[in-house]
Amino acid sequence: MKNIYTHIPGYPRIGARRELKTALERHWRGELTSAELEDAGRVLRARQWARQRDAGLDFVTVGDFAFYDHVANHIQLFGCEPARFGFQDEAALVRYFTLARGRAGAGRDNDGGCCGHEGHPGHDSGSPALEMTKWFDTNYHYLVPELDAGTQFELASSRLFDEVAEALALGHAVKATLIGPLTFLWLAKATDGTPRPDLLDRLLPRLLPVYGQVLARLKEQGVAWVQIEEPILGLDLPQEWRSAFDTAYWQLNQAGAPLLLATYFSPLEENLSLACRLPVAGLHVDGVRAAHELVSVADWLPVHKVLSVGIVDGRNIWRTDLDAALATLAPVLEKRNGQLWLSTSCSLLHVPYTLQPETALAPELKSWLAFADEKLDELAVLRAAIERPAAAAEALAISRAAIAARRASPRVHDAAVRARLARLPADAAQRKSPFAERRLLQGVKLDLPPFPTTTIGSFPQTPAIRSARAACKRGALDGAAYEAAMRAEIEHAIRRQEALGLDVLVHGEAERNDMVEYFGEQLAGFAFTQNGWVQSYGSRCVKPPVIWGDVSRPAPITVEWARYAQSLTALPVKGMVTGPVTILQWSFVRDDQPRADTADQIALAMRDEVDDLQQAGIAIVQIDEPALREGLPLRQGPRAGYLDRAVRAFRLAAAVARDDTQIHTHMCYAEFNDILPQIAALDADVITIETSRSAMALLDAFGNFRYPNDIGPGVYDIHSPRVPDRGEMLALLRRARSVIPPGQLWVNPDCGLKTRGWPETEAALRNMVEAARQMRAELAAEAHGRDNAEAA
Ligand SMILES: Nc1nc2c(c(=O)[nH]1)N[C@@H](CNc1ccc(C(=O)N[C@@H](CCC(=O)N[C@@H](CCC(=O)N[C@@H](CCC(=O)O)C(=O)O)C(=O)O)C(=O)O)cc1)CN2
Ligand code: MET
Ligand SMILES: [Zn+2]
Repeated sequence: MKNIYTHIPGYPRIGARRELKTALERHWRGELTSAELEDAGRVLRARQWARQRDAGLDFVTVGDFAFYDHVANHIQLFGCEPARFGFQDEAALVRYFTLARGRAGAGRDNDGGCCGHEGHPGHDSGSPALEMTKWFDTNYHYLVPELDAGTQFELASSRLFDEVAEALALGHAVKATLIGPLTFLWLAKATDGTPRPDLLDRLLPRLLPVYGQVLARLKEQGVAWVQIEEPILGLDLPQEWRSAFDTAYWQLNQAGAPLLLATYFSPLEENLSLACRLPVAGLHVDGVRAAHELVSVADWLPVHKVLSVGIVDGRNIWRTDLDAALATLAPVLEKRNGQLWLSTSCSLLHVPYTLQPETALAPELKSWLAFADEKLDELAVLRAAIERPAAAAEALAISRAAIAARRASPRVHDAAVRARLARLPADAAQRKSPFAERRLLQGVKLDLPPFPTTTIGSFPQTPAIRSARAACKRGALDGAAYEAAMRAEIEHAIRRQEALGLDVLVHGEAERNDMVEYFGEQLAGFAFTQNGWVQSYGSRCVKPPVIWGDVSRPAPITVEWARYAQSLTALPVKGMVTGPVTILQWSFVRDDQPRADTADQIALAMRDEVDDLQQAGIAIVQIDEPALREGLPLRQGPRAGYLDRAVRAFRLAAAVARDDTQIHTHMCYAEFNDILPQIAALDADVITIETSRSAMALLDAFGNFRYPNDIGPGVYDIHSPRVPDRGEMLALLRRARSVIPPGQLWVNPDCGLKTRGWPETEAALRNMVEAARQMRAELAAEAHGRDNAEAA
């Protein structure tokens, strides 16, 4: 009997050359039929299964593929598409993309969005898409199931079984994967206000029989294993959710399919013994983020059950230190009598495909990395090292040399960066004067009207901009011509903003491929890939930069663009930088020092940029931090420490501003209510914040909390081409005024406009400016009324 098996929880799906993105966007444009799209999916799946088999894995994983999102696949599998879509006899794939992208006439389009979440509920006849939200602490967005007390489930899609049949027909040993019932319900939202415990009470008994049918069918098909993912076991769960696991898994076990319960991203802690005693055939745990629990798990898990250890990091791109991994595994192997499954910590969805086409990476750095395919190879080496050490010796030696080289590399360390951090003055993260004093100075300098209008930074990234950049990369357009093209875009953006009557202008970010990658490309200590795409949602991808060494800023990054934009106009142009926490969160971060230390280094680099911007005559600088909330640890315990360091990093970047330089920040993921004190502690002079998802409910929280500084609640959703009218925005602003003093209020959209087109952008901003003018008129009338009353 074999002792060591290897598998992975999941593989990326967008395609090594983004084939799925291309196919999807062609399908949505009507250039590819459903059948052709299905073919493209089949080709990708066949390729990824072959890759898993060729790498020596014992099972291929089936069910990790999705045309848009795997949670959405489960919505169709369980037959719980929301009634509000009013589906009749549309084909499954048509319904699927309607759930994901909405239906014209209202709402938003999820593939046009920048921040990827819900806008205003439809004001007209169409159907807004399902809300998107972050998958745990990743930059991947899933579609949120909409349930209510009356939801019924039924086995409604054969897609999973078809894919299993496809893999079996190709001769693979199959491990199917499903999101578990508790995690599925946890990720859903109640649309009828049913409290979560009640939703669990009512819906779990209805959902379990459908899981039973799915499992029975998979078993009948002949899958070797069913992986059932319950990552919520890594959260601080309310007691009723913990108890529900016992009942649920007792029932699921009746189907007779061998279940591998999979957890990831977070330690099990108080759920450890629960996870170990559930009636399943095996347990997968995250051996990277919860390495300290491995021995306990090995102890608690009955020996007849399979233990799968995710020892290779699925969330980062560093080559595994195989000696360290083997040392970690040794006591586990001993306790398990040599029987073990080896795996990546989580699905490889969160890392790029392969290093192979990365010809521009420095060879030394490249030898330190492992993307998805290289991680599969690492699993094979680990297995060999345990089973037949002699056969693995050469591979281990290569790996060992790379790890040693990385550890010893002088290029990773920059003494100047460390010295600068070490001798920072005690007040480096503190603005010179309190907000009340700064605001007076800024008021005099900027001379803005009440309810000043502005935007969040980006204007449409038109096909012309993207193709100029692509041409420049190919060498078909020289640097000077590219720069001239971007300057023309900036001038265009400035002129349009002037014509619209906005008060604080932006340069529009035409020159940026992405708000993080762009800075990564120009900071020392960062590397960037040519093809290291990771799915963010639907067809949208990002190329996270790699932070491999101490970070510094060799030269100013945004200053010339900002200076040019300011030279075109008498109105203030807001400088635009990405904050240290967001740059950290949306990059692959070095694992040889605490993340907070890397954040501090980035903060100093951005501090220099902020300083250079103010020296260049830029009076307002925005430091974007949309990922501050996303980086919050999944468990309560480490949250306070994270928030402390995150706030400090932001303040390090911002505090270089003179009193009369106005610092803005921007955040666009809701659920800020629990971190308001920390948002206030950022001490930005102005925060522009996404509010449309919560229809200004967030504002009540800001109002109750008495948020001390200025605030621009987004008055319209940018995820849709729909143009909101003046009245709608006025209603939101009046509502905002009722909870926030008028002197503190700014007027702006929810987020940047890079994924929008110019026509709807201009129309919406025109209405927004009119709404602000109306607010000013009302304010003036009130003041006039007061004067008259006093005179009488
Ligand atoms: N890093 C990051 N994370 C984020 C966000 C964000 O803005 N950045 N926003 C939130 C939502 N996530 C998003 C993620 C991606 C995109 C997005 O638009 N991505 C683009 C790629 C953006 C990019 O890097 N563009 C490059 C490369 C563009 C490209 O693909 N060019 C073509 C060629 C085009 C041509 O020839 O015309 C090619 O290389 O094949 C550029 O502009 O230079 C896409 O997938 O389409 C939007 C939102 C949360 N997380
Ligand atoms: C995801 S937040 C985006 C902020 C950025 N300044 C923009 O306007 O695009
Ligand atoms: Zn935003």
